[in-house]
Amino acid sequence: MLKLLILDRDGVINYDSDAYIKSVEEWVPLPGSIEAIAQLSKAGWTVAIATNQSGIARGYYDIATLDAMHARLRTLVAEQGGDVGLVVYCPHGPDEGCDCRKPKPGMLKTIAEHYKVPLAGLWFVGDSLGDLEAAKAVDSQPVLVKTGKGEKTQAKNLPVGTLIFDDLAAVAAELINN
Ligand SMILES: O=P(O)(O)OC[C@@H](O)[C@H]1O[C@@H](OP(=O)(O)O)[C@@H](O)[C@@H](O)[C@@H]1O
Ligand SMILES: [Mg+2]
Ligand SMILES: [Zn+2]
Repeated sequence: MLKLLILDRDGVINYDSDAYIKSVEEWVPLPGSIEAIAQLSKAGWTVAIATNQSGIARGYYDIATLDAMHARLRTLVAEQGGDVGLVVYCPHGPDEGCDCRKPKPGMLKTIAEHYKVPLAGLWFVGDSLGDLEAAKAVDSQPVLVKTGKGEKTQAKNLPVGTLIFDDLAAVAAELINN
């Protein structure tokens, strides 16, 4: 079966900001994250992304800018010999009642269906409680990293069974070496 890993974006792959990540210039990879994705990819993993992007609904940036951030991500990973799989984002605001905004699991379902991989036990790596709750809602494996909002999230009431790692590089090392 395909080795699929799903990542949250802000706070896991790149630095997050309470002012949102509004431009390619503000989109800065966290130390080791690009290399981690490339190493996973080269080890046979498919790395997909599920990200809330309410900044679109809020008018802070547009789809073209969001696409440019993801093109930058793909370029950086390709330079390390890896590639990035499906990127799914929720452009809606918190009050729109969509099915894709985390903690709803809609984006995880979309990705799992795309790759025809069961959701049960599938690792989803995030820095926010909503990420972990989305995973739990579909019996996937919630994985918390301490980057981004992760240290704050760690102090909250986490879903039972949540795995905790320092950062994405540590998650990659675990998956590649075990
Ligand atoms: O971590 P992912 O899902 O990749 O993206 C999170 C971002 O969409 C933004 O989500 C916002 O939450 P609200 O959408 O305003 O509740 C805030 O937490 C921002 O700091 C953050 O940059
Ligand atoms: Mg995040
Ligand atoms: Zn949505």
